[in-house]
Amino acid sequence: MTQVTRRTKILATLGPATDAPGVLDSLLKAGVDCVRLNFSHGDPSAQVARAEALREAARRAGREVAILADLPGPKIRIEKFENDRVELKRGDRFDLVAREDAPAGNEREVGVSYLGLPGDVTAGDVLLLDDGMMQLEVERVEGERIVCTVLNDGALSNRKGLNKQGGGLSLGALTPKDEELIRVAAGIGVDFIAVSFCRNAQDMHDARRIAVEAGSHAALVSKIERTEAIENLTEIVEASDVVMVARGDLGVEIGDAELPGLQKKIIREALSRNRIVITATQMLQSMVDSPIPTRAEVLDVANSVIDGTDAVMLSQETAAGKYPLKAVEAMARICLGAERQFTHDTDFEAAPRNLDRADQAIAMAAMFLSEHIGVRAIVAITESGGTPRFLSRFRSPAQVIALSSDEAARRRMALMRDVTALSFESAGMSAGVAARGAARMLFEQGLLEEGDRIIFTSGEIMHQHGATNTLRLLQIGPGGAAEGLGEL
Ligand SMILES: Nc1ncnc2c1ncn2[C@@H]1O[C@H](COP(=O)(O)OP(=O)(O)OP(=O)(O)O)[C@@H](O)[C@H]1O
Ligand SMILES: CC(=O)C(=O)O
Ligand SMILES: [K+]
Ligand SMILES: [Mg+2]
Repeated sequence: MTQVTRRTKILATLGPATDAPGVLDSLLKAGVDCVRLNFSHGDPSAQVARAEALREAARRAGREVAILADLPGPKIRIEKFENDRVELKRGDRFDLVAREDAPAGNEREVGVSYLGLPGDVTAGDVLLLDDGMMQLEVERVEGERIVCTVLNDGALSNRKGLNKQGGGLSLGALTPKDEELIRVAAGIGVDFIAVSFCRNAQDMHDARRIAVEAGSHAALVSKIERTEAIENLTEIVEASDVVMVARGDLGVEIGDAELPGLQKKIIREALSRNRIVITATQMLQSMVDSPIPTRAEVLDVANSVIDGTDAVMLSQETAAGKYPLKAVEAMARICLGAERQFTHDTDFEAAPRNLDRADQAIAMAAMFLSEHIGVRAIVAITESGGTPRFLSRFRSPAQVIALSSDEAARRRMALMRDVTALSFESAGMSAGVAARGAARMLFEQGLLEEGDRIIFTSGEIMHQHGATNTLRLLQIGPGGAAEGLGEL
């Protein structure tokens, strides 16, 4: 029997907590669709090793799992502590030392990565560390030392981020280190590259040029996490394949009160421009230390699904938390629940209007039919994933099965909501032969059963890029033989 599959995709950050034996295997079994390598932390070679471990685990699991490389960007960070972590009390003095060779930190001071920081702050500025979990007020600047007062009780650990309340500290988007890391990411064949703190379309074009020159076909993710990115949202979305609502930095740059509205706006903008969208950061934050999420977290994940996100992301929960598996299981459970409880008719009103591609037109027609005649699935035979992308931009009850012989293309579909990408070789087949062969394969894999109605989309002769121009209605007969659908 066809089982209920989760439609919203899960992206999980790898880190020390997923390096332990067996953890990666358990996360894949629990349904992780794509992993994130955060190049802000650890040595790049550690992330390269994680990519290799992921591929081995995926092979063991018989699954295809995508890899996203997240670039550090110009984020300012504190350096490390002698004992990795300190506890600070409200009213304490705590200094930031902007010096190349600053010693490891303690309860009184810590180094910062950006040597220009003392010139960019003045007395009275509030500095937000660790996405705002720790707040410092600047008292005065003494050369390379910024003397601060701690504003709240809390803990601080190695390499946490630092922002100025109200923004204005961020520098250019692509640092020389990012350029180098794009080449590292290209070298290990990642499927997605995420540009942190992008400001405009040009930042995305620059990243793409460097990636392409390095031989990468990765899809590019713009991380929306600073004021300029909100101002230039439309051009950034147009220049990206995928958009991330990076709530951690966005919340400190713009203020947390603006986040709910911005999340909905970014998701709407991405969908209406046929882009994929990820919602990220602190989704199940309490699960870093606790095996169960708070009610507020459950509601947050479910609300992102209702907002229309393609994928939800886990950060520290899986990278450095105590319960990585439970976090993924909770994510999967909450997404499924939200999808079950909030079904609605396909919103053709919200569908893109200006059709300029045949595959987009076919996708629109397929959606309209699936809504009105009731089908088990829309099966798209595709090389690059173009038609599934258009199909998955609707928030529709229809299930999309994408069949492609191109493994990299299948992995780039890993973040598309509603889409299951499977391997299928159809080179040179006519549309009719390919559709019948695909129907039989899906029947044999238990994804279709006798009596199911399906919509097939494809080109006329398989393996012609961008050539989807046919749509057919079929019904599964005995033994998986597909028949033309006559009576509706
Ligand atoms: N590879 C890693 N090695 C060590 N710690 C990690 C690693 N990845 C994540 N962490 C820990 O988990 C926390 C949250 O992870 P996340 O990937 O969101 O990093 P971040 O620094 O908050 O975000 P970003 O780099 O995207 O701004 C980090 O601050 C760090 O403490
Ligand atoms: C993911 C990320 O970079 C953020 O939320 O800021
Ligand atoms: K990063
Ligand atoms: Mg960020």
